[in-house]
Amino acid sequence: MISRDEGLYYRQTLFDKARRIVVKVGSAVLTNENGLDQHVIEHLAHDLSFLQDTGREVILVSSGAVAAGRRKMATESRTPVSMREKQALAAIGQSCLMQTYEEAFARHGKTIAQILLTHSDLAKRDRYLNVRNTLLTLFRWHVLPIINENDTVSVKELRFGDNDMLGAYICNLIEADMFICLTDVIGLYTGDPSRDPQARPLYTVPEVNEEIEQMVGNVTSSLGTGGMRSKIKAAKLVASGGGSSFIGPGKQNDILRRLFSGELIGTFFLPDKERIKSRKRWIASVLKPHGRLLLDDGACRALLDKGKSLLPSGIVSVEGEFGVGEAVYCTDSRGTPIAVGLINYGSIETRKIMGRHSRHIEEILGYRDSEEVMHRDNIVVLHR
Ligand SMILES: Nc1ncnc2c1ncn2[C@@H]1O[C@H](COP(=O)(O)OP(=O)(O)O)[C@@H](O)[C@H]1O
Ligand SMILES: N[C@@H](CCC(=O)OP(=O)(O)O)C(=O)O
Repeated sequence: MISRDEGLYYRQTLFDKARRIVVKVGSAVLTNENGLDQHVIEHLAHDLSFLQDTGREVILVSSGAVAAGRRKMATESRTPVSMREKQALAAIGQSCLMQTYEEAFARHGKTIAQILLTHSDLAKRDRYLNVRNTLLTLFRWHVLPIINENDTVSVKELRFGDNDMLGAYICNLIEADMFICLTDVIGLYTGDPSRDPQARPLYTVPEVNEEIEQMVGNVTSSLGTGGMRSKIKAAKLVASGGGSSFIGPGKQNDILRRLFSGELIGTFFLPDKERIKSRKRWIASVLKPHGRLLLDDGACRALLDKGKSLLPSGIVSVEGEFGVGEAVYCTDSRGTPIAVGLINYGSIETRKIMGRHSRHIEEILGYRDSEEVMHRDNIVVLHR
């Protein structure tokens, strides 16, 4: 635990130091009963322009396409729609959303850019680097990127899930100092405020641990997707990359200016002390592991205590099908994941060489790409 004063000190220092910032704004903030909330978008454009004018590099991750599409097609926000219909509503709403942003930012003399992403755009290293290069070029040109999930082409299994996680991935992609998540509540409460009248807001979260995770329910607003649970998960990911996060009320006027000038609003999440390297972060956070390797105790110790590569001799069994270069979990003898890493052999080959010394790889497979099944540079130990 840290004292209230310490928390406030960190908060102010980190807001002052933040040069590269990702702001995520949720559907419930961006819409009202008439459709897109022009007033909120006006204020957002004003605030984000102010941040850019102070020399900061800013990205907006904006939800609201489905909600805007619903309003345009006069579909009630609580009427359930199928995934297909949601995708069609996103296609309708996304252009309304961008048109509104274009007009709002133009009033501040700002140029914006639209980037629509799917999970595979960040899971494939070359695409990931292209996204990064585009964002850095836009920064150089002082253009403000506005990112949303490309809902129309995202299939269920390969979705980011929600824009809170997309925002966190973007933070790690560009090594942002801060993730600001604007939503329809004033911050994180000790319980879901829509159900628990005793719930009180928290100002500082030093670490997203089990106690914090238990405070959030699975509830979302009528328009939201991820709820507070995904915001916490996003804050945890950002913290692991060395960034801080903020969750606060998006409908309040001048919220960003007020935050940066030291007003005590919302919940602030401190960064983790240890910053994982960018490539390892990509492995741990973006890739979806395809299979599992069960390791013996010696191999577990080599990975956990000594940071060594994984050799075939330490593998006891292989679960699932995967190809060369894919992400695979390493588990201990009880099946608990201890690490995730990129594998040098496909599942068929790994089954053939497991339990054997590396010098036998060539005689078993007829070739030897590498003596390790996973190189230590490609292994990320999972904190338990
Ligand atoms: N502990 C908590 N503190 C604050 N809000 C919570 C908590 N647990 C659940 N929630 C719910 O999370 C909602 C915000 O998430 P969501 O609807 O996904 O918003 P957005 O559209 O901004 O992403 C709140 O309206 C609130 O009902
Ligand atoms: N991509 C979707 C947003 C999905 C989402 O995460 O919504 P929210 O929980 O409101 O941030 C859209 O633009 O409607």
